[in-house]
Amino acid sequence: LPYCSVTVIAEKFSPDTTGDGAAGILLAKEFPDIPIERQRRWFKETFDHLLAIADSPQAADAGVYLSSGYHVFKEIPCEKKPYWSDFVFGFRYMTDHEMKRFPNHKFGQAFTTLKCECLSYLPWLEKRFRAVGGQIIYEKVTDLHKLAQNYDAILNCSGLGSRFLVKDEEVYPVRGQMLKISAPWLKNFVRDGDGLTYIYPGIRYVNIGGTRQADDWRMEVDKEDSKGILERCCQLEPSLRASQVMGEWVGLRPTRANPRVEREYLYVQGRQVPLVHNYGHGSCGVTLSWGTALDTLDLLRQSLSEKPPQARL
Ligand SMILES: Cc1cc2nc3c(=O)[nH]c(=O)nc-3n(C[C@H](O)[C@H](O)[C@H](O)COP(=O)(O)OP(=O)(O)OC[C@H]3O[C@@H](n4cnc5c(N)ncnc54)[C@H](O)[C@@H]3O)c2cc1C
Ligand SMILES: O=C([O-])CC(=O)C(=O)O
Repeated sequence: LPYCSVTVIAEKFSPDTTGDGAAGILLAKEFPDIPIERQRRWFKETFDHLLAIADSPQAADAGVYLSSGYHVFKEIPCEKKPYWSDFVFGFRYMTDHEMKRFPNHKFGQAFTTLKCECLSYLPWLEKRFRAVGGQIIYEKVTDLHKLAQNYDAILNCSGLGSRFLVKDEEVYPVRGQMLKISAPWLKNFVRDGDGLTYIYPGIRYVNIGGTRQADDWRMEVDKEDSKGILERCCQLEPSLRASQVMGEWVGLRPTRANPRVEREYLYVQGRQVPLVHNYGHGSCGVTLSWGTALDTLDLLRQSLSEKPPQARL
């Protein structure tokens, strides 16, 4: 959207957002009420966008790179071939020979996807944003109508904050705890299909996890959770027993049955101000980031084209 000035207002920026701790692996779950074609587009657009970065000299600074590994299941899943399998590289079912490494699992998928480490990616994006004149404000927003007095359009990307900011009780936390491990010999990711055990080798350390505790707002590290994570991960990848824990991290996934990517208007002092929502990505916020952002932009364009002339950007 050229010829507009953009201000990002947030209470917290990198390294203090949920994304900063996320593993950043591109791997999606299917949302029940969003047309599958839309979900495919969200995934593909994000994958292609991040792949172009991974293939460029910017890859190291942006923290985006290809990552190969295994997704193993104790029971054969209903969906053996997920919708995103067309977009990652080399998706296939694991062979019996490969499955012998996972004696507690019956089925597996092998593929190469992308990993986008937000601890690098967010500051990289922020630098690019500032370089083209973007404004950054550290502030908690409590009233969108008040905000709308000073802006021509608002994009609401406040994640779990939307529970309070737009009083959306459908968005709730799913607590996730992870450990940062030093195990530089590990190169392939391994994820258990139940989402409670995963090992993601990264640039600085290996992320191992996890927990999925719905409606749990605790941001403190739970030592019992850490113990459980280590035990489960060592079972899946026994070489981890020789590794060292470098850190622990907790994040709250901004979860909703379906992400909210939709538009409405605020009515302020006789003006109709477009408001476009883009939140509630749960455990797929990195995976669907670019695709949902492009949809958000499209929705904003639609609103602007409908708007009365005096309030145009
Ligand atoms: C353990 C764990 C592992 C994960 N791994 C992956 C993964 O491998 N792949 C993947 O795709 N996703 C993963 N995720 C999910 C991912 O982190 C989230 O989906 C993503 O961070 C959501 O991004 P967001 O920008 O919507 O929300 P957030 O990252 O939470 O950012 C919300 C922003 O809004 C601001 N804000 C909120 N309310 C207000 C307000 N009132 N005023 C001003 N600012 C406000 C906050 O300060 C913050 O800057 C993981 C999450 C966890 C917890
Ligand atoms: O589930 C995973 O593999 C990683 C992730 O997205 C999460 O923990 O939210």
